[in-house]
Order: sequence, then C-alpha cells, then structure tokens
Amino acid sequence: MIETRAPGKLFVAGEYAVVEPGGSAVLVAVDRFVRVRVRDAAANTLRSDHYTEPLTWRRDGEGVAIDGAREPDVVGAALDVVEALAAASGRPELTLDIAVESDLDHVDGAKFGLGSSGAVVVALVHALATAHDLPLDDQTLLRLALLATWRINPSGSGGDVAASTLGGWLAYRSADAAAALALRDRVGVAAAVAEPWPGLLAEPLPTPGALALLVGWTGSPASTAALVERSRRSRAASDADFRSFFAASDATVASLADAIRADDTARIETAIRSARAGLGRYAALSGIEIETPALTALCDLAEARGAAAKSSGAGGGDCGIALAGPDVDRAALAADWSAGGIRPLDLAVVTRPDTTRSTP
Ligand SMILES: Nc1ncnc2c1ncn2[C@@H]1O[C@H](COP(=O)(O)OP(=O)(O)OP(=O)(O)O)[C@@H](O)[C@H]1O
Ligand SMILES: C[C@@](O)(CCOP(=O)(O)O)CC(=O)O
Repeated sequence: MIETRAPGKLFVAGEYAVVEPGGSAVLVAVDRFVRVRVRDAAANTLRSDHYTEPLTWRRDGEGVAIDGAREPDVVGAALDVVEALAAASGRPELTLDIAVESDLDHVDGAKFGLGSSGAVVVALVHALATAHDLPLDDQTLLRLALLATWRINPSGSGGDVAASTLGGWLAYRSADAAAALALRDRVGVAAAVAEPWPGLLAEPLPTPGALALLVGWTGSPASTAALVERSRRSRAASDADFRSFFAASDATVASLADAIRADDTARIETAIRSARAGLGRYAALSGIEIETPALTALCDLAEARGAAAKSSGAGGGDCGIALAGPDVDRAALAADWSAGGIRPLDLAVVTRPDTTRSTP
C-alpha cells in the first residue's frame, strides 16, 4: 500500500494578481491534510467522503473515465495525467483501489476551505506515480498537478497546488494555464512536463524567525471561483488601472519575498499592510467585496495589538491572517477575535509533504 499526504494552503499575498500569467504570490502550507491510499485491487475503485458510494474508474480511448461521476473532476484529471505519464514511460497498467480522505473541508468544526482541490491533486498524483514506480521531483510533481488542476479549472493561479507540493513558506509565479494545456495536447504529458514553462516559479522561502502566523475565520464561506470570475469580467472596464494593480501587487510580493529571505520583520509587516491596501484598491476597481466587515474587524483587531493583518485568498468571507511579532500578546488577540465574532483557527505552517510505502 502507498500512502501520501498533501497539506492545505493559505495565501499570504498576491491574490488576484497571481491569476494573471506571470503574476506572483507568497503562500504557506498549513497542517491539515488530504491523504491518499492506493493499493493493488481486483477492480479499479475510488472511495472518498465526497462520493456517496465507492465509484469505479476505467481507461477509455480519451483517458480515464469515472463511472457515476456527475461531471469531470480533479480526481479524474489527476488519474489521467499519471496514466498518460505511465503509458509514455512503458509502465504496465495497474488495477488500483484509491481512497481519498480530507481534513481540509472542516477545521475545528467549522466548514472551511483550505484549498482541497489542489491538495487532492498533489496527493493523488504523488501516490499514483509512486505506485507506477515513477519517482517525481517537486517541480515535475507540481507541473503534473497543475496540468490536472487546470484541465478542470483553468482560471486558478495554481498557487494552492504549489503550496501543497512544496510545503512551508513559498514564493510562486504562475505560468499561462492555456499555454500549458495546449503544450500537453501537442506533445503529451511526459514531454510537456519536461519542457520550459515560461513564468512558472515555485521556490521555498525560509520561515520568518520572529513572526507567528495567526489565522482567523469569519464564519462565512465564500466562493473563490465566483469571485475570480467576477473579477475577470470587470476587467475590460479599465485595463490600465488593472495593469497598475497587477504591477503594484507583484512589486509588493517581490518585496515581501525578499524581506522573508532576509528575515526582516519590519519589511515583512510593511509588505503585508501594503498588500492589504492594494487589495482594497482592487476591490474598488473591480466592484467585488474582498474585505467584508468581518475581515475588516479581524484586521483592525490584529493591528490594534501590533500585528500586520490582511484577508487571505479571494476574500468575501473565509479567513484572514495576522503576522504577530514577539511584542504582540497573542492570547489577548485571540480573545479579541473571539469577542468580535472571529474564530481563531489552530493552524501551523507545515513543512514538506511525504509519502510512505508499506506492504499490504
Ligand atoms: N475529499 C475529496 N475527495 C474527492 N474529491 C475532492 C475532495 N476534496 C475536494 N475534492 C475535489 O475538489 C473540488 C473542489 O473542492 P473544494 O471546493 O472543497 O476546494 P477548492 O476549490 O480547492 O477551494 P477551497 O479553498 O474552498 O478548499 C471538488 O469539487 C472535488 O472535485
Ligand atoms: C483569488 C485567488 O488569487 C486566490 C484564491 O484563494 P482561496 O482559494 O480563496 O484561498 C485565486 C487563485 O489564485 O487561483
């Protein structure tokens, strides 16, 4: 049996701008996981809490089909890329039982998203490639997982996938999803992951020495896909303003990544505040509500205690983060958040994901 796990993620900075090919973000992986177990079986089966009953999967002329699935999903897309790689590498077809288990949907009892689709794809690609005896370095795992993810959701930046692949703190710069998918269609999966992908960068960053990452949940889930779609539609209105937001966001993210490399606490905090201000301007420009009143309260309470705070991810609810130095009374801030209707989440940044292989 092979078991892999991949962590969930939180955006630290760069939201929305990173969706543009070549846009940058800083993310962290957090200690809640998707686990995938793969074992030899008599039939190709697939089990997950997401399905009411076990499903079966099969190879057809087009790739992998999941019987009973209502629509193409990331699980099928992940199976598809690994099957293509295995076939191109001359590996025999395997009959596998696959089980997917996630603790990303609910954290501390709250219905909450930590990037489950990215973690599902990374854990699954890793497990299946291991089953096929195809060792993958991180950058190859990332590209395979991006191809699978973008096949289903080409408007995502892929930052979640990079965080689930690398773990820890990381700097990410997106590639062009359409170009990557076209490359795959032209040359196949195995050759596509070996070719250069202009723009793509996923690089570990050191953990800031003096800053703790605190996470607060507003209690209201938001749909990232809907917000990104609205942001895209609003874009045609005034392209120059959008371009200036993208450039400013990339500059803030570059400064944040440099400050993290230098472990410069003051510059990290300045960059977080500037990312929050930039998202405020972007919200006004695009007409989407990123920082809801609950997120404003979360940030203001953290700032009042001396931490640097912002929304995390698409906003519109979900959660915010605060980076708290040694002078911040963290317990008092958690109490302020709770009194203000913000739920402190017990999450820690987590290092590299892993794979274990055991006999049946
Ligand atoms: N445990 C799971 N088993 C099978 N598929 C899953 C599982 N978790 C997520 N997925 C797949 O990922 C898709 C997206 O999941 P979900 O909406 O929870 O996450 P997300 O888009 O990554 O956003 P969020 O940041 O809110 O978690 C689902 O529709 C499903 O196809
Ligand atoms: C808005 C966006 O930049 C971040 C979304 O983050 P989250 O999944 O809401 O945590 C979208 C993306 O990067 O795919």
